[in-house]
Amino acid sequence: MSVYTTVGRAELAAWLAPLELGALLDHAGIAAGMQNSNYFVTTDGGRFVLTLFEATDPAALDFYLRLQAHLADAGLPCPRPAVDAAGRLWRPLCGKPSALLSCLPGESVDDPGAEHCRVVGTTLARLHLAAAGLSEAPANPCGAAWRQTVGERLLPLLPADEAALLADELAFQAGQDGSSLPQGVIHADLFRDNVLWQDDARLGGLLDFYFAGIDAWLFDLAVVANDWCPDDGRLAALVDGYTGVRPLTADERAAWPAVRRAAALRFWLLRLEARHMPRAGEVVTVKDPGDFRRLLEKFRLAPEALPG
Ligand SMILES: Nc1ncnc2c1ncn2[C@@H]1O[C@H](COP(=O)(O)OP(=O)(O)OP(=O)(O)O)[C@@H](O)[C@H]1O
Ligand SMILES: N[C@@H](CCO)C(=O)O
Repeated sequence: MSVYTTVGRAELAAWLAPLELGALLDHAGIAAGMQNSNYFVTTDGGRFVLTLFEATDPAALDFYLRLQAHLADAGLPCPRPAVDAAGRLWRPLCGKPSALLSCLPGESVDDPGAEHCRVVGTTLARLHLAAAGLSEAPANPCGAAWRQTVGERLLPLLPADEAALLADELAFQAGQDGSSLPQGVIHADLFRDNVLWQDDARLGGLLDFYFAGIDAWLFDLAVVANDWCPDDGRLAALVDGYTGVRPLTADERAAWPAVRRAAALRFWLLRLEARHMPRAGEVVTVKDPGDFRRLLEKFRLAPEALPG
């Protein structure tokens, strides 16, 4: 379910007018996605994606849209927000902050090969370096402080064995010092469903920058590794692609096992939060928190060194 707000043709046509993209020909809701309402929109000027942000703070939205425009300028295949003559990247539609972005080609893949992972690694490193030039970037909203706060709120809601695991992991993570790890703007959610591919392993687009913010670059690589690389061969390809653009420091190599755990913890908590503490009015499509609990347990039992 991803269309929470229904947009009528006349109100959409009026909203589109300042963008000067020609007459509205068609608009249709997009079924994928969980957080926002998305539509494919076709005008005389081309095909676009309209997003109505259901619960995004407008100041954060300014940053997310500036980031995508900046990365698109740098040659990364990111959606480019349409801008009106006054320089606005979003305006209200049906009472929700809304933006029109370029529609990127391709489909996501569920079972990526080593070449997909290599390309994602290369692209992630390019994204990190390109985003470094962006001014006034906020911190990752779901960084270490968020993990501790949400983790502690969830503890009383979990069965005893899960609460014990979570309490122990929170204590372990609280003892980590990430201050020596190189930092910058990270995507923070570059899962397989947020990357589009055209035939074989040709990159079509990167989507969904709505968790982005400043954090350790290594954390972003761990988020990607946890979703894309269930085996060593694909992890080696991902890391090889990444380090071909930005070599890792000795501190990053040493921190990898703990940061991989932090990345697994982040998405275990996100999914637990959606299940146990849904926001009012949220239509919850809960993905299985167990996927990330099991990954975390695996890393705690057998820390994996970084290949290469
Ligand atoms: N710029 C774009 N070009 C092509 N397709 C897009 C674009 N933006 C979104 N989509 C399509 O819409 C779907 C939903 O988008 P998105 O993942 O951003 O949803 P969401 O509800 O905002 O976020 P989430 O996946 O985190 O719940 C994507 O899976 C993709 O199919
Ligand atoms: N990628 C997240 C959803 C947030 O977009 C997950 O799989 O839990």
